[in-house]
Amino acid sequence: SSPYRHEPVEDWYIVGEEIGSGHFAVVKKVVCKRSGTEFAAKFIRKKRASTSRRGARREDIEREISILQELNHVNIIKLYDIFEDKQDVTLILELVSGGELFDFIAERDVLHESEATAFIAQVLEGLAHMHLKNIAHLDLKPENILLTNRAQAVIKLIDFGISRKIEDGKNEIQMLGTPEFVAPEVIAYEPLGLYTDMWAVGVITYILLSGCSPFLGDNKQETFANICAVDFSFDDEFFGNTSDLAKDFIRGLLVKHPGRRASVTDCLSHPWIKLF
Ligand SMILES: Cc1ccc2c(c1)c1c3c(c(C)cc1n2CCCN)C(=O)NC3=O
Repeated sequence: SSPYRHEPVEDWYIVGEEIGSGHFAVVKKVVCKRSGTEFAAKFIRKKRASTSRRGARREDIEREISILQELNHVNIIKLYDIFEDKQDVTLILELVSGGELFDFIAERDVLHESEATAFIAQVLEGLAHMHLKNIAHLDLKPENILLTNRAQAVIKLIDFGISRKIEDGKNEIQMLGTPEFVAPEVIAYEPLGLYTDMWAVGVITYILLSGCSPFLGDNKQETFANICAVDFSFDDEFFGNTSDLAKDFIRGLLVKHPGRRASVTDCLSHPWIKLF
């Protein structure tokens, strides 16, 4: 039997409202009956028959779990417990109350540069912890960056569903994150790496500062064409008041050749991040 707990989640937690849903998973707020502490429970539907298209494959569930178990950083959501029953594997995760960075931007339209660097610096700290262990997130986007609360806003990276250990040269993964945020190598089916996350940091920073998405087209094909052509610009209408340092930071990330793209270490020592 699997090392996961086979008692019903409901024996230990009061299951509350749904707060999110993904490919094969539903996320609900739960309260621990013993401690009264709130958590997020991610119910991952298991694939029943090997031929079924519904449900997550066992090896994908186990990969997400082993990656979460290897990570231990203030900017990465913590995994506390794992349950399994006939139809789901359920992850008991740290709950943060501030919701998505995405909503935070939506409410504010755009952020002041000092707010943006405070968020991006924390994304970089969490990524540095992952990249040190050769783990790439591969699905970085504002929806997967949560805030602890609106005040001092500590960010937490979530959703390691397509995250991978990068063994050099072996990661020709035919997978796709979200079109708006994927790097050129993903579209070209070339090897993915830690550098794939760095492209996404460039896209996210561009959005934080302008409210616009640099490569978004009217459809997926157009978006992919814009990405492969690295066709973006700093329109004065949105970037008129943006510092040259901020633009330089983004330019260092939206680079087609992965080897020439800024690494997480380069970014953490970039003056735009160190300055604020
Ligand atoms: C306050 C709030 C609101 C929505 C939340 C969460 C928390 C949340 C959380 C998690 C996940 C995987 C998804 C979550 N979602 C779903 C949306 C994430 N893209 C999680 O692991 N901890 C959360 O707090």
